[in-house]
Amino acid sequence: MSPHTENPRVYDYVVVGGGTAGSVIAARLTENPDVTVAVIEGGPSDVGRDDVLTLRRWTGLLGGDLDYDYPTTEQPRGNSHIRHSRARVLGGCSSHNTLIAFKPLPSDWDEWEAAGAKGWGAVQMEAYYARLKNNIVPVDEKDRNAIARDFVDAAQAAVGVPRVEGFNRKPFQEGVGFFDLAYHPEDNKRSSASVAYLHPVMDERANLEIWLETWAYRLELEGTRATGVHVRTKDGEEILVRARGEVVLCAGAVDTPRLLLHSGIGPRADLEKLGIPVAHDLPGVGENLLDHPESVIVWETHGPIPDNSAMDSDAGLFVRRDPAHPGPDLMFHFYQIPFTDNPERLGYRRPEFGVSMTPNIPKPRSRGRLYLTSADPSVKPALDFRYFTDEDDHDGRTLVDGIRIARDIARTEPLAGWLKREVCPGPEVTGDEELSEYARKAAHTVYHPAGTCRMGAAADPEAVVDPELRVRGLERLRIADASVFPTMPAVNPMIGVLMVGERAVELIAGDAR
Ligand SMILES: Cc1cc2nc3c(=O)[nH]c(=O)nc-3n(C[C@H](O)[C@H](O)[C@H](O)COP(=O)(O)OP(=O)(O)OC[C@H]3O[C@@H](n4cnc5c(N)ncnc54)[C@H](O)[C@@H]3O)c2cc1C
Repeated sequence: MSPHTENPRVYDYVVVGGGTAGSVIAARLTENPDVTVAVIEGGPSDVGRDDVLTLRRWTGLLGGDLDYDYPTTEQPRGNSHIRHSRARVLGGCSSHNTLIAFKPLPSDWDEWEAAGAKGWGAVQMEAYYARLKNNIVPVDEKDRNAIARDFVDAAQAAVGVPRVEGFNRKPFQEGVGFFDLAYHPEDNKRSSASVAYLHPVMDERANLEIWLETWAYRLELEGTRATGVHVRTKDGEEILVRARGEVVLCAGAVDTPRLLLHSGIGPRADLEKLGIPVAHDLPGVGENLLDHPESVIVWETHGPIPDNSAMDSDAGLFVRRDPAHPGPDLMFHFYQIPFTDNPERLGYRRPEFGVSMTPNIPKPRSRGRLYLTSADPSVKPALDFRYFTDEDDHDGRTLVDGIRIARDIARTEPLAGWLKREVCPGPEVTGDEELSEYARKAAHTVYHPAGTCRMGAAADPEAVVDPELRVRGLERLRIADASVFPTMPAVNPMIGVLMVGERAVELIAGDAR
């Protein structure tokens, strides 16, 4: 017997991942002083870290030492060079991201319910939004850059969509405006999951222990029951952290299925091929890999742009091309910087001053897959998004439409006066096929992987969790993070993840009672 199994640490709940959903769950469960919780977090604390807590410094975190930085597999119809940033720090991706805050649309939740997630419809989910502790406010007046304001005016005129002030006030199908953000405008500090939920309580609650820089590499199962998590601390010590009540996985859409697979929970044939002993054959683990892919169109401006901003992408546009579609079917972020990382690989050059529009696909139809390539838990999993592989090319066509609409906006005042020339794809690129080729090869991710442990009806053999978020066929093991999304919301997903966290707390507490 190894030393750690002689003296395991025991808590009521072990939460794996102190990220977006994990922070909510840990803070809420420990409101009851009789409940003990351990959070196993792979990264360090965000407390006192200006580089993390200052929202506008977000690009500095990409690819750095607080980023797990996952590659994609070869994408024959897309961009094989995309790096998926996933945060390795308390607060998870809410400590890394741009904190654009959209309550999922009613049609998004209703789609989940129709996909078998009973009890997750729009009417039931509304209450969880009201519970969120994050400071969700519109981009502050002082942060509204002149060129972003002119983008809003030009988009309204060119596309004929309503101007929206407060996207979360009521459901919308189209519109342009400044976003709501989870931030504190007075000092540009994040209102991430960790800031809003953990910082106020983490030093005070004796019943909450956060294990920082500690990696969960395997679940401990006794028969069909999850009883703990094997972790490796920063110092390399291996410890079994036991749960009297439940283990709750909140490691995100990449690392939750990765941990399940390394614990022998997943598609039998895949596990056997790698020599991982099968603990529970669950075919859906790693399937249904979703994302919001985007492309980019960049303009050089006549000169420098005023410097004020919340995080350099403060406004956006939603379009509904198909009037029968329940909600928007094309979205744009407007960047007041020239976002040329991917186009540069295709030979384009970054202008000194410029702006970008990034059309994305709110409801992508391509579905990918995450799988292991090694039984070694330290080897990153393979992420095959199968970008732009849907049968009728809905995804590729959406980006082509996006570039055309972006050009219409750029031709319209008051934005037109700022713009000197289109840098990429360039005005000479006009045909459907050429535009599609550019859009797919210069594609990027909006950093929204989801769906790899999707929720579904208890009898659905491809579902990984049931509508109570319990892993099918196992006991005392739940998942609550972006991996449970059955389908992608049309909007940026972080608020949806926080709401999953709030609902998970209720489900866990309900079962404990
Ligand atoms: C650059 C970027 C910009 C984005 N912008 C926005 C935006 O503006 N608006 C929006 O709505 N969404 C945005 N997103 C997406 C959004 O942030 C994520 O969908 C959401 O935060 C995911 O939450 P989660 O709880 O599923 O996972 P995470 O928040 O990633 O949490 C997972 C946590 O688990 C930890 N962990 C993982 N594996 C292990 C392990 N084995 N052991 C221990 N700990 C582990 C990680 O360190 C992390 O803290 C963005 C994402 C990124 C990366």
